[in-house]
Amino acid sequence: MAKDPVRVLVTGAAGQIGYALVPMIARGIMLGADQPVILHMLDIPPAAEALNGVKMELVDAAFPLLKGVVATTDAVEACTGVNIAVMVGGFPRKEGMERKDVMSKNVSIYKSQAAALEQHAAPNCKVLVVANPANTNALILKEFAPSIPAKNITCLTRLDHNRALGQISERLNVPVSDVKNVIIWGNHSSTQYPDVNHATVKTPSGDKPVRELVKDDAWLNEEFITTVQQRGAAIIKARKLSSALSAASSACDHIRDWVLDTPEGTWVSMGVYSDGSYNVPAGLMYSFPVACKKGEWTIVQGLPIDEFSRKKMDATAEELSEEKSLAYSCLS
Ligand SMILES: NC(=O)c1ccc[n+]([C@@H]2O[C@H](COP(=O)([O-])OP(=O)(O)OC[C@H]3O[C@@H](n4cnc5c(N)ncnc54)[C@H](O)[C@@H]3O)[C@@H](O)[C@H]2O)c1
Ligand SMILES: O=C(O)C[C@H](O)C(=O)O
Repeated sequence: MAKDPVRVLVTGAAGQIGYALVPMIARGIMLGADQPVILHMLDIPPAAEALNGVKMELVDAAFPLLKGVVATTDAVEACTGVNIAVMVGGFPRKEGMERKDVMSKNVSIYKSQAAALEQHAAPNCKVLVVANPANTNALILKEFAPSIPAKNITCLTRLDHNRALGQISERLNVPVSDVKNVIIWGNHSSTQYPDVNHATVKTPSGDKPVRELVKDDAWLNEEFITTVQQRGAAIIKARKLSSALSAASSACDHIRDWVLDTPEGTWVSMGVYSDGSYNVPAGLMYSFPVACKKGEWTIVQGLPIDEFSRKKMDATAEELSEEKSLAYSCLS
């Protein structure tokens, strides 16, 4: 029997990530090749005509899984009945800006959209915040939508996770699909800590630690980390626009694994509401290693943390605490 359609909201759908993301969702890349979808697309009035153009292209592409499209500038209409909300709408960082520079513009958007989601989304709606500052926007959304369970609100660090996999794959000249269990700790910013201490590569003689295969701790502890931390800025410098296709693809990976499970023995990175695991202060939206089963993520526990990692995990937590205070001061 055919499945009922799932309603997926994409905010900022007339923007660059939106343009890459909506066809991926309509093709089944996010929720599976047998899952019909109804797309809800929200943007602001100045982008209404462009949004309508995206809707026209979705119709023209004749996607078999796409059972309907709502394109609107009304947040209530956009949020009504949605099962999954991918929050991309906002103002992107431009060359020379840090993510905090876009804070005040974006947190107020997330405060008001929190209310629309809380009141109108389907029960148990899963939320992924992509727009920067992603962790802090997600935290504000959580704080201003108290009836949505905290575990349903997440932010995107899967792009950073995938970037880390990509760097290891290139360095070792192995397929990226053979590399697993990197971790992004903390903020989706230049203080994030990409950690390879538990990462492995599939080899003919079994899974081997990345450190053993790379045999260059200096590279892993310095250049690898800064390359991943600065990748967003490098893309902006090269394209004069922030990453879009990789962001859209990672957003699909994030939701797919959350809804359809992570493979056994594999974890991924997600920004989630901290419960104090790994001595990360509770109450921050912090990226952890998570495994997903039956639509629920859990933080992977018990990984040994060395002194080098501890310092980096604390530094990115510190930045998130500062962002949280700054966000509240922007809202007051
Ligand atoms: N977390 C990540 O890994 C990651 C990666 C790449 C980009 N980003 C962030 O994603 C966001 C979108 O990037 P983009 O390149 O698509 O930007 P973009 O400017 O091309 O698109 C953003 C869209 O949001 C719309 N928008 C603005 N305010 C809105 C509101 N209140 N409600 C609904 N829509 C609204 C704009 O009109 C625009 O169409 C940016 O904040 C960017 O920094 C995050
Ligand atoms: O770095 C940015 O501002 C864009 C985005 O968050 C990215 O990581 O590519």
